[in-house]
Amino acid sequence: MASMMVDSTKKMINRWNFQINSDHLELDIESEIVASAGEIIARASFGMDDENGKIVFDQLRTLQMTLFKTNRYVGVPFGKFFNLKKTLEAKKIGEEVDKLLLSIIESRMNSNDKKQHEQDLLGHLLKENNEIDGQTNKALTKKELVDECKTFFFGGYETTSLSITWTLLLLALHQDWQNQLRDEIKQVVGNIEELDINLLADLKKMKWVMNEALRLYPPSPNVQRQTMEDIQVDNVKVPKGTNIWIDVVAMHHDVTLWGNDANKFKPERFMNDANGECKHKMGYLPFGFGGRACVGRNLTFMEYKIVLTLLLSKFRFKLSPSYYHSPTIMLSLRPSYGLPLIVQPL
Ligand code: HEM
Repeated sequence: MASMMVDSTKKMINRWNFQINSDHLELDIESEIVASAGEIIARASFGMDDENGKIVFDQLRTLQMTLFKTNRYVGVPFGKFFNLKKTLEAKKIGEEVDKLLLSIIESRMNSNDKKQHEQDLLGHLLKENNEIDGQTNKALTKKELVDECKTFFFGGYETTSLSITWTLLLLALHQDWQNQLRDEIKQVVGNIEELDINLLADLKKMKWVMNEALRLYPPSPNVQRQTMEDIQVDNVKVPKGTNIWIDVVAMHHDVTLWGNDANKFKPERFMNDANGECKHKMGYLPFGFGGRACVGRNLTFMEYKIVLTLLLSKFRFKLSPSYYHSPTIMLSLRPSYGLPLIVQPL
């Protein structure tokens, strides 16, 4: 999987090099990173070739935008009738995505060459499913397999690409940290042409920067839960069955938890504490918490480190004057108008 990530990132770097015809290039980094991360997750999840991957990817993205316009009323009685046109549109796109994924799953199930696909997530899922079926008859149905694929695809590509996008914004604003990371890469990784993935674990400052970017701009801006019974929070009684949205963005910027410099980019908060010296142990939740916490965080760490290592070794990033800072919540926390950066080859 790591080599797939290296391949896709190198492809993006080659594309940029090809476009640079003076000493710099202005690019919308958000769409570049999203496209590359989409390719990685399509290949890692389903071993998809670029064409099929792109179709599912584009449809899921449209679905996401459409869903956002309807799902603000989740939990509100009759909420889906508030924006009936969008609800029907989302339903139609959803059915098309399901059909495409189902055809991929069925062709895999019928393929004689199962070994070829055992490396990707769907391959693992189908193999496990066969074994479970043999033993207990409790295998996932095709519909459940389609849902699992969608969860990985949805959960996996945009969150990771946004964490890289926001990091590049912060590094463009903080050239000192950009230099520190470049120095660390030279010391720890050395030759990036023959990237040794095992060395990436020692990129400590990069990990602090990632944690700080996830604090300031958490790609998943809220975590949802439903109360299983009546609960009492201070003097508020929350009845059983209430949908609760935990506002992670607000929590990550709360001065009572982080101090007066809560809004400042200070990666060294994470130097000696994985919780960034937050005053409450539940105050830092970029990956959620408990039994439903994110299952993909290790995959994200790997992709984040590979992409940043390769990009920072090849380019310097500066903010473009055309950047307009307007983070917005569209299910995930994203820049409203992309991220134009000036990219200079080193
Ligand atoms: C920076 C990257 C990521 C962030 C910020 C993130 C964040 C989250 C959050 C906040 C949750 C909900 C946790 C909760 O309710 O307590 C979650 C769940 C989940 N994530 Fe991620 N995620 C990231 C990357 C990934 C990747 C790369 C994958 C897989 C390829 C993934 C797969 C999932 C899945 C399957 C769940 C549902 C887990 C469950 O309900 O049991 N995530 N993620």
